[in-house]
Amino acid sequence: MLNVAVFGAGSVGCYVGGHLAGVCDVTLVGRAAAMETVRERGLTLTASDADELRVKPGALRTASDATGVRDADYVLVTVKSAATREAAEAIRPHLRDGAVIVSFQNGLRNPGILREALPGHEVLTGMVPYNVLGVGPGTYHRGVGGALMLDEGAAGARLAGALRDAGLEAETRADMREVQYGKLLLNLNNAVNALSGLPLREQLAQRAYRRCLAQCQEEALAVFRAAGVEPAHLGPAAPDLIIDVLRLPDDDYRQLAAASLDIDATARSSMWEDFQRGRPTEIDTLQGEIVALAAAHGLEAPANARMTALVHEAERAGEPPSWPGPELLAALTQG
Ligand SMILES: NC(=O)C1=CN([C@@H]2O[C@H](COP(=O)(O)OP(=O)(O)OC[C@H]3O[C@@H](n4cnc5c(N)ncnc54)[C@H](OP(=O)(O)O)[C@@H]3O)[C@@H](O)[C@H]2O)C=CC1
Ligand SMILES: CC(C)(CO)C(=O)C(=O)O
Repeated sequence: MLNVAVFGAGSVGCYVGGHLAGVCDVTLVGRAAAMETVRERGLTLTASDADELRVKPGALRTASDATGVRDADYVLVTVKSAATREAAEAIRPHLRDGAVIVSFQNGLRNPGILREALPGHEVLTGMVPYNVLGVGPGTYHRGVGGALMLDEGAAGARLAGALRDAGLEAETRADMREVQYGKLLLNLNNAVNALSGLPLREQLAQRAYRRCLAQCQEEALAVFRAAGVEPAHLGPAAPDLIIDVLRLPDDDYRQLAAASLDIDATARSSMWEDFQRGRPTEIDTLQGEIVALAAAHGLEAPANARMTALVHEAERAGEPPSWPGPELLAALTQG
């Protein structure tokens, strides 16, 4: 049986780790209070397209420090991007020889940070396509579907097999770098969603918010072209076609892109949850990454820069924001 540790057991970590507990020997490593809850109640994992999964207390181990990774064949890293380097430093002394590290995080740089800090260990790039929200003590809800993705090769194939055995969709891919860029394009909606304060379905149904996203994605695509990167197509069509569709009036959008609105009514971006909890967001690794890439190629990405600034302002304000769409669009498009 594979031994798997999850380092940073929050929304993604508990959802994936909780499923794996049915087929692997799992240790969740997370904050003491969160792990206490798992020890007392176990986990309840829900989704509108799947049966509820109850993971009994005792079906997995918990730890609140990095010693919890010491027996692991695989360590799934699921901390927020700003915590990746610290996570790598914490686990390094405790890893067994041959332990494989998997970054199931958003952003472009986490696998590189892990590789640099953990020489001698294979590091796989992973991608989580769906949103998972903590909705109660020990209870996590997945709002949309999709397959987890990770690097191809023997280590990736073995973990993907375990994930599938655990009832999760999972596939290995040869183009995970392009997948990361494709996912970054989608994650540019995290800030729009978080600033709107609305569930994803309501936010995406409103043209002004979609135009904010389209503006950020258009700049990102120009920057990717300059960088020589072709993002993987993770949506129903090529990214530039999706941008045109995002800009359509609401009725046309609803007809053409019905599937994009077929989302659980409660689903929100992970950045929305950060605002609710008063935590720093990942904006610097999302829109901030586009701004940095643009600068590196002598370009500008003004909408992404303004979005980054607005999110930082909202972090400082300490109150979950609720920007109306037209005002957010005006703030992005007017100097
Ligand atoms: N949630 C989602 O829907 C999705 C998230 N993602 C990505 O997945 C990654 C994880 O996101 P998510 O699961 O939402 O994040 P969470 O914040 O819910 O989970 C991370 C957990 O790790 C804890 N943690 C951080 N550092 C340590 C440490 N040194 N020791 C123990 N625990 C630690 C955090 O505690 P604390 O908060 O106290 O630091 C937090 O509880 C991110 O990159 C995100 O962008 C991708 C797709 C969807
Ligand atoms: C799945 C998605 C795109 C949902 O918004 C996400 O990655 C996130 O919330 O961080």
